[in-house]
Amino acid sequence: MPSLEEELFPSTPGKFKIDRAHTMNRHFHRCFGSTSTMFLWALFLVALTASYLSFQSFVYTSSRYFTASWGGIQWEKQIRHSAQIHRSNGMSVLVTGAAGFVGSHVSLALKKRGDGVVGIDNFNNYYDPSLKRARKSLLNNQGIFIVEGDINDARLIAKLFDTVAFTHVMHLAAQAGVRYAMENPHSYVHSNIAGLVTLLEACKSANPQPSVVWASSSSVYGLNEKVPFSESDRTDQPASLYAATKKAGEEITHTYNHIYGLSITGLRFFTVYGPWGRPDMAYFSFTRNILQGKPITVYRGKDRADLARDFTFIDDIVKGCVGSLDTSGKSTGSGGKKRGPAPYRIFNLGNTSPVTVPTLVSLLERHLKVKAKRNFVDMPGNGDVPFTHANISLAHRELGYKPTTDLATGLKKFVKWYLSYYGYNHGKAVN
Ligand SMILES: O=C(O)[C@H]1O[C@H](OP(=O)(O)OP(=O)(O)OC[C@H]2O[C@@H](n3ccc(=O)[nH]c3=O)[C@H](O)[C@@H]2O)[C@H](O)[C@@H](O)[C@@H]1O
Repeated sequence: MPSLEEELFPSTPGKFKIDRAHTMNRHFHRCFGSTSTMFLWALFLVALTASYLSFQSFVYTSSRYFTASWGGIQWEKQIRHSAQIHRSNGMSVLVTGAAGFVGSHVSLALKKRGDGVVGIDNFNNYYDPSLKRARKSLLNNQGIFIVEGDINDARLIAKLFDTVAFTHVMHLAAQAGVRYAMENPHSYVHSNIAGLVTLLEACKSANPQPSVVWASSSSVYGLNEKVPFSESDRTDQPASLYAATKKAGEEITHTYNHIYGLSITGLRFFTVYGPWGRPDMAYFSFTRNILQGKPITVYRGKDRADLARDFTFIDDIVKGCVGSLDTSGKSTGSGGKKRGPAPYRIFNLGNTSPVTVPTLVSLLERHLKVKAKRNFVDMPGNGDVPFTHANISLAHRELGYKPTTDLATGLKKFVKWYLSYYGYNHGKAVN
């Protein structure tokens, strides 16, 4: 016979087992007996619920009072100041993931030309948060304020839109990394799906609605073999959960465009690299290991084929992002209602010149003047794809996107930054 607990809490969430209603009734009568006892019990329960609710609200208010890292007159003043536009026809942009690699570069570029920029970042520890803090100082020095918070915090996002009428949102906050998705799958759902929806909900309700430009990924092409990858190619064979969440993001943004009239531009970035980059990426971790005299693992594909990536330099990506903001077109909705069709666009932002991973290593050796200890390993089945190669003609036509930095030149700039940031001490980087 099922226990009372099993009866009261059905095993399938969201589905109540109606056929058990009779049994529940029986338990209920056994517990509560006569009508007067039932009345007393009901009174007791109402009093209990009321005191529980007031206690909850007390705990919530006081914890907000003691722990809130946002809110208040001074905070709002900083946000408004940071969002101020200093050129004619400029924009005020909310940049999510502003302390991240691409986010910090895009924020600086926008500020430099006179646009208003407010950043938001949760400073999580997926990689060394001190690098994110250093990027934050860089932005602060240019007058850009970064709110410390998560895009899943709907109240915070709503407050930001209440404080500033953002014309654009540059959404770059995400759980990045292809292989880490096997270790921590839920962080991808949290940031790339739940966080995206929370942000879009705020954008759709904002008055006026902003235009949204956001980071998708070259990984949506998954196991495709036809090269170069074009925007119209199939994207239904993701090789990693990361890729699947980015693909989901493309579908989710499409529905917000369709239902609410949000102007949406999705950018499929191809392995972005450069100064202030991400330490989890191969070019960065290879540099660290080569300098420390440690071996590096170089993956190889089927039949020992070299893996290749369409490595794209950060300055080119920034131009693509800014070009997307400039050409995004307006959202049409207001009060959460669509008033007409709005643009929905997707662009590849790559270099359209793939380079193999062993060649990447040789270039690093040349710039670092240190030999690498290569360890060739068969590519594990962990979400990697053998190659990427972008067709960028659409971005060229619509955004004027034209990458100008080849991998050798870009890596030289990266190595120069790396050595100035981490230092160089007899082949051992400080860190
Ligand atoms: O283009 C993209 O969409 C993606 O680009 C990168 O993903 P990935 O291309 O895998 O970049 P890396 O992690 O730097 O790897 C580059 C190449 O080096 C290889 N690799 C990586 C790590 C390693 O230890 N050894 C190694 O040979 C990988 O297999 C891959 O072929 C980013 O990490 C993703 O966040 C981004 O979305």
